[in-house]
Amino acid sequence: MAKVVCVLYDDPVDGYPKSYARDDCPQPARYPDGQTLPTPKAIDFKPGTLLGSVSGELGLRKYLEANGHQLVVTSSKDGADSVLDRELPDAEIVISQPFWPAYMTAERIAKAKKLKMIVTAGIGSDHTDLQAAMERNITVAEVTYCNSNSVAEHVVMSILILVRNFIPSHQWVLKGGWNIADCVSRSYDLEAMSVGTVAAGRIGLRVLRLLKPFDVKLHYMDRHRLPEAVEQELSLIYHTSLESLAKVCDVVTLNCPLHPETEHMINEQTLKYFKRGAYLINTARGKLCDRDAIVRALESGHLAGYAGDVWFPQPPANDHPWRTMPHHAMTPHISGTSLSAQTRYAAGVREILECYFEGRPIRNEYLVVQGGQLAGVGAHSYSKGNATGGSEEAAKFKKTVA
Ligand SMILES: NC(=O)C1=CN([C@@H]2O[C@H](COP(=O)(O)OP(=O)(O)OC[C@H]3O[C@@H](n4cnc5c(N)ncnc54)[C@H](O)[C@@H]3O)[C@@H](O)[C@H]2O)C=CC1
Repeated sequence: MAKVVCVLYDDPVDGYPKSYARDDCPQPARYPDGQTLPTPKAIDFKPGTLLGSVSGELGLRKYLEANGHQLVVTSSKDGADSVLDRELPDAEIVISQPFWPAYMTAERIAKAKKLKMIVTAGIGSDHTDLQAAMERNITVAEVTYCNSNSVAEHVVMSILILVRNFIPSHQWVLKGGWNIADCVSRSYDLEAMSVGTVAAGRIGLRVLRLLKPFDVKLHYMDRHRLPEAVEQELSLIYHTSLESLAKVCDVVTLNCPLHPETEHMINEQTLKYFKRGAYLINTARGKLCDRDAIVRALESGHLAGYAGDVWFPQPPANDHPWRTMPHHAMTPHISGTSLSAQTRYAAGVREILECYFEGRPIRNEYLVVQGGQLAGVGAHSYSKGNATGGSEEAAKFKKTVA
């Protein structure tokens, strides 16, 4: 019997939904590169329901209990008296979502003597100290591709929201007023701008494809260059450095994982490469950016806007400066947890668990760490080391606002 600890975000403030806005939740047949959607033997949830909050339990309880395992579900994840810390000593598997990450630091991994696997229900396993997982021979897996396109949609939305100055204009409507000049004095067309993505993996490439019809000039950098045919199809300009990309782009979108190579890649120094009035979109990870350097760049007008949904740590402190900095279009971390995406990653977690318990190999594309080293997609996209430093600050968040 295995103990599975699953850390999920809280239910909605009005309780777990009894009904939904739509009756169905359309899904693609396959991902764009041909990868199949998750293939568990069965699922015990209705697609399109809220699975990522504590009452949704990722649809796992029936399956785990029928196989004699124990499932502990909690949203209590930060601070020494958290339920997560209490349950860790005999946990075999820990599951969490990046939206409400269980920070699996070296200290926690040391405490979890029986831990064999850490699963990210989503994409992005930087909340786990990958170095410590490698040293303890713990498998780390994520549900590759499950929400890459969901995030790409959020990126395109965020670019338009900033460039068109949507939020201040919407606020004029809410406050009962009507001042066109006020709305448009920061509003531009995206058409003809230069847009660059830092990383052109599953999300970055999708963003480039979605933006192509806007008649923008498309730029990218990545440690792996795209095939020539793709570069030609999308008329892409490849850059070998952030400096060369940022110098020519009006909009920069970050789509690389957080790992020691990319931590704080946007900082006081690298922001100097950006054009005055550039927009920066970050739906990848909060810690790719130096928090205070972003605030200063917005306050001085060097950046015209910043948008995204990722913060560090998560949840961010109630007085985190990104909540109140000028010209931002931030949301809590939601882009990859639409009901559509939850359906896919809950099924993907079930597939990973079935493989684990039945002694079958976990798909290579889901692996981040295995056998004491980076593996599968992890070897392609991450670097060794640890990016969880400072995550204990998440304990400072207080649920003061309903
Ligand atoms: N906001 C959200 O809800 C979500 C955010 N994400 C974030 O987006 C990231 C990317 O996701 P995918 O595109 O699906 O992953 P992916 O693995 O397909 O792509 C990552 C790309 O980053 C590149 N890369 C890695 N290190 C780099 C570096 N130092 N410089 C330049 N390029 C580098 C890799 O070569 C790869 O092409 C995730 O790791 C995660 O942090 C992912 C899903 C949901």
